[in-house]
Amino acid sequence: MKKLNDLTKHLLVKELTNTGDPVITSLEMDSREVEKGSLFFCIKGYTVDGHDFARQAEERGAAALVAERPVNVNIPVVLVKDVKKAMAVMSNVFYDFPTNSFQLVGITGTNGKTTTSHLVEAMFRRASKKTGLVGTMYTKIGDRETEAKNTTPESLVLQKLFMEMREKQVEACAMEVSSHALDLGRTHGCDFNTAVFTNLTKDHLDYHHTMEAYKQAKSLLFSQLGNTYDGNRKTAVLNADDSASKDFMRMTAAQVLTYGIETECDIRAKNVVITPTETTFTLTTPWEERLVTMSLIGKFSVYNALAAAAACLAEGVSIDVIVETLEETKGVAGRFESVDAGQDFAVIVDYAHTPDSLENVLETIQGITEGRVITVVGCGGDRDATKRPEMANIAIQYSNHSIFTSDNPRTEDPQKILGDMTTGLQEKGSYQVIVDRREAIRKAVKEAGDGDVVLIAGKGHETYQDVGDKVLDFDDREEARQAIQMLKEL
Ligand SMILES: CC(=O)N[C@H]1[C@@H](OP(=O)(O)OP(=O)(O)OC[C@H]2O[C@@H](n3ccc(=O)[nH]c3=O)[C@H](O)[C@@H]2O)O[C@H](CO)[C@@H](O)[C@@H]1O[C@H](C)C(=O)N[C@@H](C)C(=O)N[C@H](CCC(=O)O)C(=O)O
Ligand SMILES: Nc1ncnc2c1ncn2[C@@H]1O[C@H](COP(=O)(O)OP(=O)(O)OP(=O)(O)O)[C@@H](O)[C@H]1O
Ligand SMILES: N[C@H](CCC[C@H](N)C(=O)O)C(=O)O
Ligand SMILES: [Mg+2]
Repeated sequence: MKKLNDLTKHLLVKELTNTGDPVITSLEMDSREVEKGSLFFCIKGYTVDGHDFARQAEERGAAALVAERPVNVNIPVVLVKDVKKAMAVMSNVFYDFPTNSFQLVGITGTNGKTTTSHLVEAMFRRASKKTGLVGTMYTKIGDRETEAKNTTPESLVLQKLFMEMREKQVEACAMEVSSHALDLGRTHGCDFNTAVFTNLTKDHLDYHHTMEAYKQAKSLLFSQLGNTYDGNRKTAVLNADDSASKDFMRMTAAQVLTYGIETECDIRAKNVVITPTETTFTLTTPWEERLVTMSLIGKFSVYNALAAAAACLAEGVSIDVIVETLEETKGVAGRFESVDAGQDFAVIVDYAHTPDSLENVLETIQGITEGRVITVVGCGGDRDATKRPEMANIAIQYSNHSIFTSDNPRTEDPQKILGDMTTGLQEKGSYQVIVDRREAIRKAVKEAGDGDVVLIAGKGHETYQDVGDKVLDFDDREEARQAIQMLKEL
């Protein structure tokens, strides 16, 4: 049990009003979740200002508040300069620094975080460790999955989750660290042992505005690593083939392990061969060489495999366990996932929703097919609009036919998003626009012939379509299956 003063003594407090030292029973940043005894953090958000809910929090029984400006309540108010930072510190203290109790691997980068974190978790598991996972699809403690709202949760949610992991005797956790989370300080105070960088390409410019700012946010994972030595090895795992790594290498105090395919580095894949059913390569480390055959397809999958292998080597997992895991893995839902309903062409559902990921996936498909490539793709609403024409150009460049359609238009007009995709297309090629994603998938499946490949990109594992104020059930894999079925019944 903690009292307010136990938490505030770790802070630079500007002022304490309505002095008192109440017992704190929970931490909340949403007034609607406040219960008797909660400490409520007033956060100025992008939409509303949490300070405006101070009275509501008090009425619901909050024991105290943390705020950046005076608020009119009768309970203790801790005034600080930066509530988000105070929240990260206080959450860590409230739950007794949970990340000190297990190995924590943080993974950042534009693409490949979810895949790499699953590989790391699988390697830890195979090494007989009790595992945790934090990421886009869910958070996991052992086998128990919980739905995730954000890829990387707010600090108070995260530290609570880590506390539960410690209680469940988790020994090793793989965690996706988004650039938003780094920028907003959601991971402040997390004791990472290993930090992994996958790659940096265009995304999220709606939030970060420039690539430089986006890169700077990603760099925080490395600049905050290894500045103190607590007896545990600290390692930055960096992609030698991505130019951003040079900067991250300079700014980290941690030891560095590099991985790559093209450039001389510590953990390298040589002789990469990609076939429609498997990828093989020679995994070389400073200590030994192993031949790896895995069912993950594509050069980008080799990068994810190398990143995970390097992270786990840094964490003391044996090379045998690492190779066995890579050879056994079936991949992650919605990432290059095949839909097989007995049709004579291939259907691949993939979460590519950035220009780079779309290009990687289409390059991979081109490399393994003799047939035509038909791509169904859209771009999310209320998200980086600069990637829209780029993704459309890439689709056209690598496909025999492209169908542009909706992908979570959210509050935007779907037609406007599609207009952004098709206006100023530089690539000449066959394409059409079908706003309704179900219709688009049916059309693609109808167009496909023996030996062709239909790529349905952008939504991967998602089971919804976010349109206006509605979240409708929608699953690309299910839709593709139904479309194939309908075709068979014709
Ligand atoms: C840009 C961003 O990160 N926004 C996050 C932010 O929302 P916001 O600033 O709009 O919050 P707000 O609605 O203005 O509310 C401000 C404060 O008032 C509080 N409030 C609000 C209403 C009320 O009645 N009472 C009350 O106390 C809210 O709880 C909050 O503390 O704070 C919310 C509460 O934690 C987050 O859910 C929300 O993430 C939204 C869902 C989001 O879409 N975030 C994306 C951009 C994001 O973070 N993505 C990355 C991954 C991206 C990737 O890798 O592809 C991620 O890590 O998920
Ligand atoms: N290493 C990689 N390099 C480039 N593209 C990749 C890489 N790994 C995966 N991809 C592509 O990116 C898509 C998303 O992969 P994944 O979910 O692992 O990334 P993520 O970084 O977690 O994405 P998000 O930020 O949306 O959570 C995949 O479906 C694939 O198309
Ligand atoms: N984490 C990403 C997911 C995008 C997935 C895509 N289907 C979309 O909705 O744009 C985001 O929120 O930007
Ligand atoms: Mg992810």
